[in-house]
Amino acid sequence: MDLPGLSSAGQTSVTTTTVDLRPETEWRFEVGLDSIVTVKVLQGNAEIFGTELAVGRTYSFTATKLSLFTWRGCRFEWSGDPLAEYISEESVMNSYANLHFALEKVRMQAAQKDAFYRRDVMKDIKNPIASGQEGEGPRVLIIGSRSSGKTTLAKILTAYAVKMSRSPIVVSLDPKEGMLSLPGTISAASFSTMMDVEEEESWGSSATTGPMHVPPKNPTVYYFGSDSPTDNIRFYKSLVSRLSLAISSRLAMDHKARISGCIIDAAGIIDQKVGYDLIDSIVADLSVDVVVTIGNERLYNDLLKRYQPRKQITVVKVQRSGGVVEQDAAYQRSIQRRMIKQYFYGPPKTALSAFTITADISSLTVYKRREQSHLVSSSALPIGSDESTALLSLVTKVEVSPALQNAILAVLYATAKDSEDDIAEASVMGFVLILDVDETKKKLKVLMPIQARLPSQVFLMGSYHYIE
Ligand SMILES: Nc1ncnc2c1ncn2[C@@H]1O[C@H](COP(=O)(O)OP(=O)(O)OP(=O)(O)O)[C@@H](O)[C@H]1O
Repeated sequence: MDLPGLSSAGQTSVTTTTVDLRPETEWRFEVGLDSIVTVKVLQGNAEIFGTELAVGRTYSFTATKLSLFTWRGCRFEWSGDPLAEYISEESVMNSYANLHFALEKVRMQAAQKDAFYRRDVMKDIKNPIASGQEGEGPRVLIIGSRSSGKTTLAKILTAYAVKMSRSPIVVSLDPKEGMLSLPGTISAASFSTMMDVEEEESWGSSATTGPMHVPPKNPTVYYFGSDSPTDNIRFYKSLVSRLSLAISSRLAMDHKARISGCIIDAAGIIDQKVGYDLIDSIVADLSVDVVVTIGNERLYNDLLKRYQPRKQITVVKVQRSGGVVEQDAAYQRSIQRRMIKQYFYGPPKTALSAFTITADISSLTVYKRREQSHLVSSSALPIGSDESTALLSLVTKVEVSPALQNAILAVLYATAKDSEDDIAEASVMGFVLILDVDETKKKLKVLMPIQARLPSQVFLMGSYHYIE
């Protein structure tokens, strides 16, 4: 019998399902934007993209597509309302683990300062890795078509390297993903601690997102300002070059990172001429010595022809996992919205309050990148044409007006006295959101993730806006 006011009608009971997962199989699940699935490992070992889950701890997941994999078998329970869930016996984790161990051998040899080509250490992979400058770990570039599992493989290789006490530099060159930062950025960070698997992006959290279970990482970030490198290839390449300089100086100072090498997650543009040209310039800028292609025979063979003659670059291929889920544009947008919201207000589990400040319009200098069509390389100009077009800087000033309302601005490490060329190469300190521009009072309202004065006067605007 129900007590008055405590009727059980309308209550939803939580059903828990217990699953025994056989060795080397995975449980794949998708969670919608507004639902939660909890998972608790009861016994055995289980990992999500390389990061091991603690036995007995309940993990909560929202807006994500993941796989729980076990090497030796495990029992776990889950509850909630997944969009899809199933067990797959066809895991590609074995080949990913082989790749990890091959890279690990190169790191071991780097640690021993073995200067010779390491042709014999990649027996399990089609082409052995012949990589590494003296005393340097492998610099691995992961490429494949869109939704081929590039980021997932980067996470797995990073998690396994960290498990072996390495500190690889993880480089995200996919602006739409905004690793450890906001969408529109490319970034690099040293990983020496485990990732937070509950984070939607599961790269963990950056220093701006409040208190975390896992120590935050401090990435070096550059703001590209939109989703696809093809939106402005010259600006993109220029930022990749800047990022590579930052990585080189980090590697020069940090012995452990140098031995561990780099894991580079590329954007998924490979099908066009511009894609191969971009791969070439990334390989050159970041001194890549291992190119991993995922599940694309043509790409693998094209790159083999391109790079095989250069003995110091190894091209390997790995299978695409059947679990990789295509992310449509609408889904990607909602994930980006969540990332922006979390940047200012913190993740749900540690909800923070953002801070609004009022500033004088005159105290801000705002730039945006110049349109691609205005940026012609001098070699592409017809003979006799005005070379000044080729010399235009990559950014241009924007007037602070109501058009900036709801715009996300990157706060740059720059001063108002810097030249446009310097501004175009400046890295990012953080982000602010313009809430309101009052032209009559010459004031604007700015949302910041922390309580502080505006840390810089120079901002870069991209194509991202946010409205609550
Ligand atoms: N084995 C798996 N089981 C379930 N989901 C998976 C599996 N592998 C990857 N996914 C999911 O599939 C989605 C796409 O994977 P991922 O982001 O790694 O692809 P990508 O190639 O980097 O995509 P993009 O080209 O858009 O950058 C992600 O949500 C990821 O979590």
